[in-house]
Amino acid sequence: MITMDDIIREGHPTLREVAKEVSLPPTEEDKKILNSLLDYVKNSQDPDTSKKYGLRPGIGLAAPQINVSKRMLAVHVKDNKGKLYSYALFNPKIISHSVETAYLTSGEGCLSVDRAVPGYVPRFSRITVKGWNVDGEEIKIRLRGIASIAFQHEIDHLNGIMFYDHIDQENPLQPIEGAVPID
Ligand SMILES: O=C(O)C[C@@H](Cc1ccccc1)[C@H](O)SCc1ccccc1
Ligand code: NI
Repeated sequence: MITMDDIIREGHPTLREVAKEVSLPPTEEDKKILNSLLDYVKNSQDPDTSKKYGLRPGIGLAAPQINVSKRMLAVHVKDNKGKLYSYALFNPKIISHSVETAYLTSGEGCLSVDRAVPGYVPRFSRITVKGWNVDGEEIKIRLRGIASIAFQHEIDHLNGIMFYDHIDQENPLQPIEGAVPID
């Protein structure tokens, strides 16, 4: 299982690489890695397991964060209506997005960043993502709200982008004009 010891931290060069496409159909090894990403996110949200293994809670994780520079991610999060978004994808791609932008009023954090970085992170409000699941089947998902933000955060990791790259350092806590605040 993945623990915090497996998660690389800012400064590690892999976090700034553009990760490579996964060859499909996936190998057993790539399937194991993809499943382990989703297992981490679920484990990190379980009070007993996260306490027992010292896991920092997360709603997403990307393969580069465990020093695997391949295009794989997992997201496991409920929206404010209680709808669960639980996905583990190979080669995810944003195929369309809203013009409208949004941001978390709490700002963002990252399992690979051991410090608080205040500031609003502009994201697309809604996105449509295409990817391949662990069985190599193509799936297409429309996302909004926290799930949309989480996918964008994780897809950034596949492109060597950290959340704070998006923050306006001159006015980090200036509400983003025209963007929808998400509490
Ligand atoms: O480091 C990661 O990729 C996991 C991130 C994912 C994430 C950060 C900000 C916004 C959306 C997703 C976080 O550690 S998950 C922690 C967290 C928990 C609840 C809400 C937002 C972030
Ligand atoms: Ni992150």
